[in-house]
Amino acid sequence: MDYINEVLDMVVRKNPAENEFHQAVKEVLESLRPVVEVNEENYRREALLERLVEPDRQISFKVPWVDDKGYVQVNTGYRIQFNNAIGPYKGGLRLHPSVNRGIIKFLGFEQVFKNSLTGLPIGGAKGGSDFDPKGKSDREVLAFCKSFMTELYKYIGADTDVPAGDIGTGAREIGYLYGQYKKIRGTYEGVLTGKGLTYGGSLVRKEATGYGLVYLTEEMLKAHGHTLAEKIVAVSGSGNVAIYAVEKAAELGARVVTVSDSNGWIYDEAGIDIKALKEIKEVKRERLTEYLKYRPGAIYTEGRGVWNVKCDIALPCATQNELLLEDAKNLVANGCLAVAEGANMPTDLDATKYLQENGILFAPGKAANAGGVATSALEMSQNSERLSWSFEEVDEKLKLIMKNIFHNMSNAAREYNAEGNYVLGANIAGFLKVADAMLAQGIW
Ligand SMILES: NC(=O)C1=CN([C@@H]2O[C@H](COP(=O)(O)OP(=O)(O)OC[C@H]3O[C@@H](n4cnc5c(N)ncnc54)[C@H](O)[C@@H]3O)[C@@H](O)[C@H]2O)C=CC1
Ligand SMILES: O=C(O)CCC(=O)C(=O)O
Repeated sequence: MDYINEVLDMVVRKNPAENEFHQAVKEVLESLRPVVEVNEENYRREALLERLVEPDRQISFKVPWVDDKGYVQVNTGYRIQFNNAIGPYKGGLRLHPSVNRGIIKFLGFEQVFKNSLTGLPIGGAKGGSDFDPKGKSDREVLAFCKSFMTELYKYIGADTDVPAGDIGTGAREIGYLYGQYKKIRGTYEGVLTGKGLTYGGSLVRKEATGYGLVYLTEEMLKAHGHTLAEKIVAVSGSGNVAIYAVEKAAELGARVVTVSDSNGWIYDEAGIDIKALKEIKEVKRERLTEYLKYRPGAIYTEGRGVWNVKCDIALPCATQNELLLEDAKNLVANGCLAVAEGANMPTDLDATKYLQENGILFAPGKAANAGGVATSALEMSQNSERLSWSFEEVDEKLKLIMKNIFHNMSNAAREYNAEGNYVLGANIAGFLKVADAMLAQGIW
């Protein structure tokens, strides 16, 4: 059996029932074939791939907290520190009932390559809990965050591991977590990113993942003779990534016609009203059905359906495995030009293959959504020098980072005889830096 298949088999055997983790590892390792073939002897001797797929550390812990009725609730907390070959562990915290070890492991694994692609010195990690902030009072969220940080603080620090937001972890949660860390440790340090602007946060971090996604999409379109101007864009999700992808795409002249949440989706032919969307989701934390009060001409449909809409560009920004083979077929049949992933692994392996085989430009999440973590690294730099950069300065840096990511993955694909295969290009470009650093540092 070849080396890659041996490692894939081992991952499935050693991590039973962790389907999302198997999926993420399969996608990466399959695209590393051209690199592994020429380095196989060395990589085998060094057990490089075996070390790459095994997290450095997997922490899980009990998170008890008291609800508003006086009852004790218990959740499970996770922090998976995957690989710190190129910098301190870095990656978000997901708060969602679907969270389990396998999901956090897939996200941490992806983060290793994404963070490498940013060109900045950050290793990969992810964490979170099966706690659901939806429908909880502020006091309940505070109680959870305090309990979560009371255990997590032991493993993190500005130079060891710097968590941030992800699904369900926004400005409110980061604030509560930071307050508790500061109280326990007694230090004022850049231990989290996505912080509020009054206590060490960076301008543009809130917008960065969505804006970065659109900057990379524009660069990819330009390389193929197109631009976003006047394109019809379908976006899924209506959280942090989706909101700022909608905003920037509209600013660049596109018409974004859809957004969704876990219950249903909106079609607004005239273009999503970004002010209304922010009011509903960021201020009032309401369901998307509320959108119809602001835009009576829009249509709300229960369930899935965003990818059935005719569009030029599709930006999946909700969650993993939300764009499946049937959806890919609909996009192709409707003349879609490009898919760029705002979420982590939103497109499953069959759908990705179908899109690529049918000539759709496809930008994988670890490249396309890297603007968030890249700006987090810029927040870390500002915290270290105890300075704050202007919005324009950070935004310019973000644009440059996204441009570089596109060209690096594009060049890597060309170099390995797979021009235009950005999945392969991103995986190889991300891997090479991490592999080099791992080999240089001996066995650890
Ligand atoms: N926030 C960030 O900076 C980054 C986030 N990401 C990824 O982007 C995706 C979205 O994250 P955020 O916007 O931060 O989270 P969020 O919590 O702000 O929003 C998540 C959105 O997805 C929707 N959603 C969740 N599950 C869904 C489902 N099963 N079907 C349809 N919609 C669903 C939610 O209703 C919500 O609108 C995730 O995959 C996350 O890992 C990636 C890079 C950075
Ligand atoms: O900003 C960060 O550190 C994390 C962002 C994140 O979780 C991601 O890139 O998926």
